Amino acid sequence: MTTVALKDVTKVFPDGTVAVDRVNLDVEDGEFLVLLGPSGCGKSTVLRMVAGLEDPSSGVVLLDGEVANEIPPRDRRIAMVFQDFALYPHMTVNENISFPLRLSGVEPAPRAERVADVAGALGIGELLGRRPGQLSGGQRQRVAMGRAIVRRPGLFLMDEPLSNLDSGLRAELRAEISGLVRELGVSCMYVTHDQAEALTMADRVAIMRKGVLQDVGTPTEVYGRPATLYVAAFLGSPRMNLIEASVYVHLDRYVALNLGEQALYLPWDDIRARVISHYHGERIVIGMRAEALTPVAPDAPGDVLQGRIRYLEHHGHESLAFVDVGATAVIVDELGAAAVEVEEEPVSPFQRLGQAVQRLTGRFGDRSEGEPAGGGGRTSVLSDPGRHHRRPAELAVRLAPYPAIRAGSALAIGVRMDALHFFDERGDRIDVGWR
Ligand SMILES: Nc1ncnc2c1ncn2[C@@H]1O[C@H](COP(=O)(O)OP(=O)(O)OP(=O)(O)O)[C@@H](O)[C@H]1O
Repeated sequence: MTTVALKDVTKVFPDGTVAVDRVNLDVEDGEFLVLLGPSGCGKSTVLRMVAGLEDPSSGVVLLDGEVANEIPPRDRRIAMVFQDFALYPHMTVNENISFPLRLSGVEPAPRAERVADVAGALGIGELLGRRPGQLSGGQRQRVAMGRAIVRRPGLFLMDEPLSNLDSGLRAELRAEISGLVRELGVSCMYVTHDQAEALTMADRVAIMRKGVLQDVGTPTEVYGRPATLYVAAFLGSPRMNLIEASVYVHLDRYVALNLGEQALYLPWDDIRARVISHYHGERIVIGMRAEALTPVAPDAPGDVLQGRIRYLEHHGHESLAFVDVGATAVIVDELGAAAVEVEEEPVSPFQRLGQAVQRLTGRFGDRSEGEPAGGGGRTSVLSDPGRHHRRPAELAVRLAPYPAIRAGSALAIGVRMDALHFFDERGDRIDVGWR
């Protein structure tokens, strides 16, 4: 089956939009690769370049190891399935599925055999005589799949094929499509903005943001060890809790992660302590998924944060408590999250003096103001101490369904230190050599 390789592929549209920015990506033989990202991040453009519908501005697309930039779309052994699967309304299901075979001159007898095979595999054998208008949305999508499969392509390109369907049908077809594609052994690139679809269907997930590839890995890798803050925040529900911490190294003893009113401690023999110690006197981002946090008794020993429940959310199978522990939230934009209100705190003369001293002593690093660490045009994700804005974090903690606890109550939270994620102020993962 067809393999795909994108080498430094960039697409700049005539109006100057950089839709895809130096993407390197491989799809192996028979692999199901999902391209995931929010609307406008460049997923469809990548797919269209692989299909030959769009030319890269620079870089090369390789199909089966051969440069394909000059190969016309019809010669690429590729089948595409889109969101708005345009079936021919005046043709029956049978005629719709067999259409590509008729175009390529396959005789009627083998044509009928292949259509019957494909329709059987898709469970639409009974519907061959109907027209698209007489089918449900799910059935129409199966016919569209049938029309793609029947040509025996080496590669499927699917662009949000399920997004027009209701959620029950989506879940059903999700399993069917990934099962069928694997059975056929055909390589597949599948575009979606739905993380559940990506994590359940993919062999590997490639996450994009603003044309740039952020991370590629198995669902377990990208969820469990995300390469960037963006990937960490994008994957998972509830979203990963992201808070600021100031790093203080007590040599040979521990690294203190000050969260504001409280601190967490990494023992010096923790392998991550050495790497994080390079950020002594600076701020970093700590990521903690809800599964890293457990309610504990108020006087429980160990790594515990004391907080107060701001509000509760009941989801039937579980409840979520959103807990203020006096920490500052890190907000990752473009996630479609509701804007978080910025809380202006009164600044006392002492605080102003403190800020001035911090700047002079370089507590927040010795970079000039406004210059991001490491350059590269990326800005800091941390709050601006000069403006003294604080975005209070509300840590999502899982509780049993409908707990006997109310908003406003105190809650002690046990923290699984081994499940924490650390990012620098530009959003890159700190513990290198981690995957
Ligand atoms: N022909 C074009 N001319 C100019 N800009 C374009 C063109 N086609 C796409 N773009 C822009 O390129 C960027 C990437 O678009 P693309 O369709 O690849 O994103 P996407 O991730 O697939 O989004 P969606 O999920 O909404 O389809 C967007 O900013 C889009 O507006």
